[in-house]
Amino acid sequence: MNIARRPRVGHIAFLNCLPIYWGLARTGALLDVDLHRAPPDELSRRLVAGDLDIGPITLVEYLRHADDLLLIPDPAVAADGPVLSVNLVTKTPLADLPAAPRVSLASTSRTGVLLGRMLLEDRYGRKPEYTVTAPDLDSALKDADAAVLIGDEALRVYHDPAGNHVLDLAAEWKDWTGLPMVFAVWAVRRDYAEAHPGLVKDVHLAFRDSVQRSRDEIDEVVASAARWEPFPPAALAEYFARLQFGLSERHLAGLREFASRASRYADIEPGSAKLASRRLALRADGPAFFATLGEAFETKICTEPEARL
Ligand SMILES: C=C(O[C@@H]1C=C(C(=O)O)C=C[C@H]1O)C(=O)O
Repeated sequence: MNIARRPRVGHIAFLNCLPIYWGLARTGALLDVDLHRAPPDELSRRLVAGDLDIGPITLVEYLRHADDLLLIPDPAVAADGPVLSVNLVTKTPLADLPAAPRVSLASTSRTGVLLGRMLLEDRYGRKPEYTVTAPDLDSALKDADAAVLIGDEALRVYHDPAGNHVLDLAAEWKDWTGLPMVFAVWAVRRDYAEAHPGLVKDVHLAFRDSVQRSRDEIDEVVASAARWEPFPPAALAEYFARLQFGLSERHLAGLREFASRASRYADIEPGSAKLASRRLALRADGPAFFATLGEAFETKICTEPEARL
């Protein structure tokens, strides 16, 4: 008998993903996936390497590897304005930052740090010298004037800056471009989707159901997180309200704008950003977003249930 293995699904080890995975436990869908919890840089690396099948990938890595991956329309990690947890933390007010500041980039981040670089260089006119450091405030600011931090540590610093100045990079992006910022998308490896379209569909629907459940049960999600996280319920409620987990047309416009700006940086291939951008333009076309991905097997993901054991 051909025993199918469960899809290997990534789980970002940050609070921002709690509302995305909350409902998987409630519905029992958690039992149908092989869940791997890790920081986003690690999950992105594993998905690209083929050690994971489906899951979150930081936007920059999705853009770099769009040829091997298919975008799943939701969930995502995004914000239309302040996100609270992707921050440029400076020792002095931004205006007093030197012309060539030493800036630390959190090792767990790919998209937040690129957004920080764009803003520092293209918006604030600085020529920083960058170092990648451990993703905590003390390591990051030890030998630097400023640091880009993400995730729970960035949220902690937002609430307790310890004399530093905190600039919310999603708010800055919105101010700069008028658009939402997409930090992470969910994607499936193209080879996995070809082999198991039905499973991909199941996982996608399980996530969709999960996010809906956590919206319906948000007070419980907050109360439960407040029991083990170092944030009071009001701070968690505010954070979960800021985070957005779907990709609307405006989010896709934000994503395309980021992709086209990112292509000016040396470590993003202009071609891949353009390609991803073009594909997204196609995918954003109309309500049947997911069903019109343009290739036969991609359509199968939405329509064909896979025989289950
Ligand atoms: C909003 C966030 O988005 C994250 C930012 C990422 C990045 O900068 O590469 C990766 C995954 C997301 O979880 C956050 O972590 O606070």
